[in-house]
Amino acid sequence: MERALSTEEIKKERHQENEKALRDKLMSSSHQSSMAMKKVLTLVFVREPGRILLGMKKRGFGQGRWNGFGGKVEKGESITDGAKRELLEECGVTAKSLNEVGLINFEFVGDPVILEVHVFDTWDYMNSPVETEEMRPQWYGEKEVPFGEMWPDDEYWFPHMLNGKKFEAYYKFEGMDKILDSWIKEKTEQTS
Ligand SMILES: COc1nc(N)nc2c1ncn2[C@H]1C[C@H](O)[C@@H](COP(=O)(O)OP(=O)(O)OP(=O)(O)O)O1
Repeated sequence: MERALSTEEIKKERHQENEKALRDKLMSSSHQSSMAMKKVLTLVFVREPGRILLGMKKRGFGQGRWNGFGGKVEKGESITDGAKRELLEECGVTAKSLNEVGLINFEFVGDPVILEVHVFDTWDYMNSPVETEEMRPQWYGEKEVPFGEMWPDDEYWFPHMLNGKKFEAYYKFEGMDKILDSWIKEKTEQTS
């Protein structure tokens, strides 16, 4: 007789199925007109002991939500160069070095574009944050992060980042507020 699967085993199976579905969707992209495409973006968090810099997005995608600083990686630019450029453009901070923290794939129902967001943090930077046309920066205590005014996925992966753990995650959204499906896995390597 087959034994019942444990909760952990069910979670693992679901995670593997989700990963496979995402892989299949991307691999079929070159053959279909309703194809899945990837857009590569960055997201950077400036850190200091006990606090983290967030920015209120003043326009465009994610307007009205606190987030890190980042955006699309440009043609011919490396992902880390793109991350540093967006950080400087959006809040005047120059990162001397960046730590890779996480990789998140976002899917939106009805949209063939998968957002591949590379998450970084930096403890090593120059210049005080300034408000720009795109972002209003503000420091938050690590225990006062305003999840109610952020993208809904953030509350699931922020704890990993704040604890210095690398992670990979996937979120499937319906609209801008509802998560239909997700997985997250911690990588063994630590960020700092
Ligand atoms: C869907 O869930 C998301 N959660 C979080 N925390 N962050 C997200 C999510 N989706 C996208 N992001 C991040 C990734 C980027 O840092 C920004 C979006 O960048 P944007 O579209 O503003 O890119 P720019 O190149 O700056 O755009 P412009 O063409 O307007 O300059 O949000």
